[in-house]
Amino acid sequence: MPASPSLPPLIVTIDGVAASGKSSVSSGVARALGVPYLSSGLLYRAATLLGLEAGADLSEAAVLEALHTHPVRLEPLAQGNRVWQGERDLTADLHSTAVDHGVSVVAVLPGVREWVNAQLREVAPPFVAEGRDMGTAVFPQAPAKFYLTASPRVRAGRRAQERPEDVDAIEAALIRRDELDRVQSAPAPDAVVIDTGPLDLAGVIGAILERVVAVDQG
Ligand SMILES: Nc1ncnc2c1ncn2[C@@H]1O[C@H](COP(=O)(O)OP(=O)(O)O)[C@@H](O)[C@H]1O
Ligand SMILES: Nc1ccn([C@H]2C[C@H](O)[C@@H](COP(=O)(O)OP(=O)(O)O)O2)c(=O)n1
Repeated sequence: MPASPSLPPLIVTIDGVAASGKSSVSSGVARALGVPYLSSGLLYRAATLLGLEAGADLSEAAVLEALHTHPVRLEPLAQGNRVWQGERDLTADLHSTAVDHGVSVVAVLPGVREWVNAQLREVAPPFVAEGRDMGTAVFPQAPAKFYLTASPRVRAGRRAQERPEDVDAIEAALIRRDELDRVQSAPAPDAVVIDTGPLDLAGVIGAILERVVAVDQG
């Protein structure tokens, strides 16, 4: 992994579908560059968790009420983001099956998207930002944009390594979420699209770093 180049206030966006490797790749790229990474998906997950805990019907009004009652903060650490509600660390509760099932409903609520995007834009660059629409809606000015893909089967196999669930069920859930998230998940026209299927994690990270350094050197 190359030494951290002295980067200007650079924004690198890494978007992609569920389980394409966004978080792992973003963390590796951020650590190599010596900058934080922002996991936008965790904020959508936090909004979903707080809505569910409030017994809300996940309508926009109910979820925003839950969010504004208990201010939520993203802590963008290179080794992994944490999400806080006051002194409560929500992070460990954000990848439950209940949140997985509800997050696509919450993520299409305009008020929630505005809330997430406002939090992300408060962070001073340089950083890596990962999600679905970092290179399109949130940071269209970013000079280095990437979009990760892989087949549903490959992605399900990776998730199955993390969760004791049937790979066929995981694949079906990923395909469902791909469809539910489709509207906000298109790659930016100037994003480099990387099929991560044939590559290992280090290979994807290396390909991105090579491009980022080239962009930085103009
Ligand atoms: N190129 C790759 N090759 C093999 N495993 C990968 C690759 N990219 C990511 N992974 C693994 O796949 C799983 C899902 O990756 P993750 O970063 O959580 O995806 P996302 O953030 O897009 O949902 C993790 O266990 C991760 O270590
Ligand atoms: N910028 C983003 C990030 C996530 N989302 C939505 C789409 C996903 O279903 C959920 C959770 O995203 P997250 O990246 O945490 O999870 P997956 O990579 O999909 O496993 O939030 C979004 O609409 N826009």
